Amino acid sequence: MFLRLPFWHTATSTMGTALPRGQLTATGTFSLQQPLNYRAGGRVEPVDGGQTEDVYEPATGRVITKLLCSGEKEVDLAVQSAKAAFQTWSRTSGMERCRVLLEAARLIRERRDEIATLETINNGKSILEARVDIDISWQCLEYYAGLAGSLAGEHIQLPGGSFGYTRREPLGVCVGIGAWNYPFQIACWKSAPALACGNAMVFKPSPFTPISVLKLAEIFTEAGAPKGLFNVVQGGVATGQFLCHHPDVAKISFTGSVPTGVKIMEMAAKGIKPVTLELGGKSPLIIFSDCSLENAVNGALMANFLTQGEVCCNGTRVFVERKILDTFTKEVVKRTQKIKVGDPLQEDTRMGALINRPHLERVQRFIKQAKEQGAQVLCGGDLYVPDDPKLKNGFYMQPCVLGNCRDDMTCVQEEIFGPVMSILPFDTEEEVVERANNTKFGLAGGVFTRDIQKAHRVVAALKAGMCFINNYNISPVELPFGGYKSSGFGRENGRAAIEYYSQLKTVCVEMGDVESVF
Ligand SMILES: NC(=O)c1ccc[n+]([C@@H]2O[C@H](COP(=O)([O-])OP(=O)(O)OC[C@H]3O[C@@H](n4cnc5c(N)ncnc54)[C@H](O)[C@@H]3O)[C@@H](O)[C@H]2O)c1
Ligand SMILES: C[N+](C)(C)CCCC=O
Repeated sequence: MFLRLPFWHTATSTMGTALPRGQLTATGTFSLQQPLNYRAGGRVEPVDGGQTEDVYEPATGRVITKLLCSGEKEVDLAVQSAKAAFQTWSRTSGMERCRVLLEAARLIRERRDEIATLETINNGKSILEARVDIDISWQCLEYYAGLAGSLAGEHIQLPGGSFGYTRREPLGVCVGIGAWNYPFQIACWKSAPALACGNAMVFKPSPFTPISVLKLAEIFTEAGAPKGLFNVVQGGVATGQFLCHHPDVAKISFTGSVPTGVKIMEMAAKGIKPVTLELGGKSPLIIFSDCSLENAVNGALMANFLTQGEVCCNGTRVFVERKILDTFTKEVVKRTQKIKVGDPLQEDTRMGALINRPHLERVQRFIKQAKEQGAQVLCGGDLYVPDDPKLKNGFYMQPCVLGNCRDDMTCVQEEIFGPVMSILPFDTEEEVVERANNTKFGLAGGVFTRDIQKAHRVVAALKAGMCFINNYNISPVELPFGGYKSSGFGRENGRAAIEYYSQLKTVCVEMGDVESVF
C-alpha cells in the first residue's frame, strides 16, 4: 500500500552507508551519553537549568538517556549564538543559502536510515514510516533551497519617474518549538523556510523526543551553515517560556496542542512577536457511497493509523453514507485487525508503540469512556503485549475501530491522538457538511467520491486548512499545510510559508525635487 504513493518512495541507494554506527540497529540496545544541546556549531551541556527528565524508547519502555533542561542563561546563550550567525547569514544571497540547504538535504538523504532508526527508537513509530518522514524532511530542504534564490520584492513605477520597490527581508532569530510525533520532520518544516529567508533559529524539541534534531544541527554545520545558525535547547515548559519571552527573539513557530498554543500566543503578544501555530485537530473524513471502496478503506486507514494514530491532521471522525455503512465498516475492521503491531524496527511491523505510558493510559481512558457513552468496540482497543520478552514493557495497543458513534460523544469531539477511529453514518451531503464543520478544530478534512463536482463542492464547504480528495495524509512539501479555527494559523510548506518567515520593506525613491507644504 505505502509504496505506490508518489511521495512514499525510497531515497536512491545511498541508504545504509551511515548505518551501523554503534548500537543503532536493534531494539533494546541503544543508549546515549552525548550532550543534547547544540550551540555555536557544536554539542554542549547546558550552563544552567539542571532539571533532568528520563527519555524513553517506547518499544521497550527503557530509559535511553537523561535530558538536562536548559535554564534562562543557556537559552540566552543559544539566542546570542543565533543572533551572531544571523549577522552574516542574512547578508548572503539567496543562491548562497540555496547551496547550503541543498547540501544539507543531500546529507539527510545519505543518512536517511541512521536518522530514521533514531526516530523509531525514540518515537516508537515503525521504521517504514520513519524513513518516509526523513524523505519528506530532505524534500522540504530541497524545496526551500529552490525558492531561496528567487525570493524577491517588486518594483512599482510612480509619477515623474519616481518609483518604489519592496525588499523581502528576514525577521531575525526565529524560535521553533516542536511536538513529539514527527520530531525530525517538524524541525525541518520550520528550519528550512526560516533559513531560506535568511533567519537564524533556536529549536526546542519535545522533551519526549530530544535526540534526532541533533543530527539536523550537525548536518547544517557540515553543509556550510555559519556556526550558530541552527541551535538546539532542551527542556519542557520552563525552557519554552524562556525562549518565548526572550527579547531578541523575532518570531515563534509552534507545533503542539491547543492549550499550549494559547499560552504561546499570550507570551508572543507581550513582545509583539508574530507566531505560527500548528495545533491539534479532530478532522472529518467523508465517505460517499459512490466512492471506490478499496481506496476509501485505504484512505481511512491512512487517516487514522499512521504513527499509532498520533497525527494532528488525522481524519478520526469517519462519516460514512448509510448505504455503504455495513460494507465499509466490515472491510475497515478486517483490515485494521490485520495491522501488524510490534517491534517498530522490524521491517514488517506496521504499527509500533505509543509515545509513553501516561499517553497510552489516556488513550485507553477515551476508549473506556466511549463504551460507557454507548459506542461499540468493533475491533482492537486493548493493550498489546508482544511475545518478544524485551518488548513486554513497551507502550503498545491494538488499533481500534468504534461503531455506533454519535456526534456528542467525547471520542467524537476530542482529539484522542491514538489509534482510534470513530465511524458515524450520514444520509445527505448537506447534513454531513454541517456535522463535519461542527467542531472547534479546523486542521484537515477529506472526501472520497467519484463525483468530481460533489468532491469540490464539499471541500469548498469544509472549514479546514488542509483538504484531501480521494486520498488522505500525504505530504507533498509543495503544498501549504496549516489550520483554521482552533487548529491554528500560519502555514508550513509551500510558497506560503515564506510569508511567515520574512517581512516586507518598502522603499520610496524620489527622482525629482521635494515639494514641501511648508
Ligand atoms: N498542526 C500540526 O502541524 C501539528 C503537528 C504535530 C502535532 N500537533 C499537535 O501537538 C499535540 C501533541 O504534541 P505535544 O503533546 O508535544 O503538545 P504540547 O503542547 O504538550 O507540547 C508541544 C511543545 O511545546 C512545549 N511546551 C509545553 N508547554 C509550553 C509552554 N507553556 N511554553 C512554551 N513551550 C511549551 C513542549 O515542551 C513541546 O516542545 C497534539 O495536539 C497534536 O495535534 C500539531
Ligand atoms: C506528515 N503528516 C502525516 C501529514 C503529518 C503532518 C504532521 C502532523 O502531525
